[in-house]
Amino acid sequence: MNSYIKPGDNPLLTEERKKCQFSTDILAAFYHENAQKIKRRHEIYQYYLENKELHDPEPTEFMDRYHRLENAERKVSLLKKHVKKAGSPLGLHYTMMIPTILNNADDEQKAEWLPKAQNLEFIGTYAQTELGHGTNLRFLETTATYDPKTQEFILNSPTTSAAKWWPGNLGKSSNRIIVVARLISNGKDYGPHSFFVPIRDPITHKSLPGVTVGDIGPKFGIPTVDNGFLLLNNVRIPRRNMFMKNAKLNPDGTYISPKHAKLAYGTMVYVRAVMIRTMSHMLGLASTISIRYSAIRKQGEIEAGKGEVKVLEYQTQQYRLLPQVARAWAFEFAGRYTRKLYAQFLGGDVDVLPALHGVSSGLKAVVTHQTAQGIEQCRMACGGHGYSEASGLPQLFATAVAGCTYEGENMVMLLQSARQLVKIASDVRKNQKPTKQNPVTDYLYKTSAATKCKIDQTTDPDPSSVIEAFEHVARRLTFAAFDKLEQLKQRGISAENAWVQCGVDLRRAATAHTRTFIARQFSNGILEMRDLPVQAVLKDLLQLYLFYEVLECDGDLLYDGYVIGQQIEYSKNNVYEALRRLRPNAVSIVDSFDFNDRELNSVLGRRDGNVYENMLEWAKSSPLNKHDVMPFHHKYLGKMMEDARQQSKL
Ligand SMILES: CC(C)(COP(=O)(O)OP(=O)(O)OC[C@H]1O[C@@H](n2cnc3c(N)ncnc32)[C@H](O)[C@@H]1OP(=O)(O)O)[C@@H](O)C(=O)NCCC(=O)NCCSC(=O)/C=C/CC(=O)O
Ligand SMILES: Cc1cc2nc3c(=O)[nH]c(=O)nc-3n(C[C@H](O)[C@H](O)[C@H](O)COP(=O)(O)OP(=O)(O)OC[C@H]3O[C@@H](n4cnc5c(N)ncnc54)[C@H](O)[C@@H]3O)c2cc1C
Repeated sequence: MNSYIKPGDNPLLTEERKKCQFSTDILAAFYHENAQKIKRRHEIYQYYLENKELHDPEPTEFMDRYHRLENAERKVSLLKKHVKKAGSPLGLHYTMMIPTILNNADDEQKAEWLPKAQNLEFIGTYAQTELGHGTNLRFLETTATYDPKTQEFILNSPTTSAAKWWPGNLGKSSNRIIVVARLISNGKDYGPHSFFVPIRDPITHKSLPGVTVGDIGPKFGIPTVDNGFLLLNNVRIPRRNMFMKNAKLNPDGTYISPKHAKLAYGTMVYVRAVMIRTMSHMLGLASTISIRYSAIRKQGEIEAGKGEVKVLEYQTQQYRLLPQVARAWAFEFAGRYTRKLYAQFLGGDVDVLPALHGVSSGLKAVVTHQTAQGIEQCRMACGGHGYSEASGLPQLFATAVAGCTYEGENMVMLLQSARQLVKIASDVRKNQKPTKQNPVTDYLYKTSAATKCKIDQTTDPDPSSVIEAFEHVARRLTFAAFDKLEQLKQRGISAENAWVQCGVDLRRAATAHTRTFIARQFSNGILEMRDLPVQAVLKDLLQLYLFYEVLECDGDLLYDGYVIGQQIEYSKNNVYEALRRLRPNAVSIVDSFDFNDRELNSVLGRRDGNVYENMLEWAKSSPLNKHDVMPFHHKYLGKMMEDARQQSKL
């Protein structure tokens, strides 16, 4: 039932796959939403295998940034002929430039810019963050001052701290970009708005007059992306280069406000909503690599004389890795909800924006943080080889952890989520009912169904008892933070300062609320699966997820006696039981993520499991190994040892 077996695979991996008790094809199609997408994935991979020009000339880990960027641009220009989506030099073009045109351009602008953007006639990015401001958008400094005489905007970076800083692909790749600048017209400052700004000549690619642009230098990771800086010195653009779907500016400079003050922030909400799936995939990649490797890595005897065992046999190894698989599934289901909500917003339902902002803010923070933690856990569970770039895990971590910062720094995002919780707590305290149904927050208007949790020792625990427990904790933390805010204000502290003094409590409430949301989406998501063997695997993954999360927040559950210690013991046993049940299918479950060797980019996680011979090949291909003796050896270490020998003879 495992369709990933092939001749020549490592027999240790084949024996795992032969134990498979479900259809990997059905589970893979469920994860990627349908069998057609799996078929398309396999077609693209097969095309890649057949076209050597698309392959890297050497492992990219051995390349410096210059050659990584050149190699990426080379492959992207080739891929352009064949697939819609392309790699990192176009990352921001697809994830932010095109969505901004879709979200913020009026019909005339869309008709002019969208076909060219989709046809890659230009490359764009989203330049909002400045050297001096990333979170606090209200204080962005770049200005766009309207000149009614020429019907142009004059874009300017008034200070060094106004330099745009960080935008992906800004440094060297992009030539037409979105600049977020303060709209100033008839002497009035209307705050940040988006503008379509050419920064490089479309033919020569040279930076245009008044534009200073470049790469910001090496980063913690993502070396192939040219994150850049940009300074604008009185650069003029036509009035119609202001995105005008929401806010508008008439030729005489009069301003027309948008239907919702935050529609301009729609691109960020879009990326936060869709990046959840990207994080699920990253955690799926890491768990695929580490579980396949753990199934071929033998280390230590459990019983003397009986031979070394696969490290996946150790319960501790299962406890480190299988929850990451469960979380990858949980995040996929949670992401489906936010993408649906975003589609509703893009379809014209502006009223859904506050709910979408609330759920996507908290979800983005929790999911990016747990994804980064999970990848690091997978890396550490692979021992020394996990620390090698051959594993693909260090660079995967460095890429994923950036998500904790970009698209809204996580702490700030959790506090945004808390704003929504506090407003609801205030309504509840005033006995006000919800103005409209919101499945994400309705539980806050209810009191705990029971004063005691129903978690007990059974072989088939009921997810609702755990979700009710999570709701109980999120409710308690939300109202505790709200009551503390009110007490501080009653003592004469301003609302703003009270908010700051409750920041940590608010963050805890938002995290608990988001945990509840994810658990509910996972529990609801698996109900669609009708194939019984696959459903059984998903139920085991759900059980693992839910009770692993119970153990993560056991203090909050025990705090007011809602749960007793015995129930925490039951929860531990439910985790161990889920691990036991999942172990035989572990390799087949990660096979079902359907990540190919190009996506995995990992010697440890190769589908065929032939790790050691390929590890040696990988190491031998290091540029250092082109020399038996390094050309500079005798100039330094060799001379040093020779001098020491001579010295010792004296
Ligand atoms: C932190 C933010 C949200 C603060 O914005 P501000 O205007 O100061 O709003 P307030 O906190 O005062 O809240 C006012 C009001 O507005 C609501 N709101 C805020 N943002 C949104 C939104 N996006 N959609 C809908 N509603 C929103 C908020 O809930 C309040 O409503 P109330 O009813 O409670 O009053 C803001 O400064 C912000 O978003 N900062 C983060 C900046 C950010 O995310 N930057 C990302 C840049 S792009 C990037 O990083 C790209 C990465 C590359 C890649 O993705 O690959
Ligand atoms: C890899 C990467 C790619 C990026 N790509 C882009 C891009 O394409 N386009 C773009 O415009 N930007 C991009 N960014 C920038 C990114 O959006 C910002 O770094 C992010 O919004 C955080 O802003 P900041 O760096 O100024 O940090 P700051 O806002 O200075 O935050 C610093 C610290 O202060 C805390 N803090 C700030 N405000 C508050 C508050 N109100 N309450 C509590 N704590 C607070 C934060 O939580 C954080 O811990 C990218 C960043 C990275 C790392």
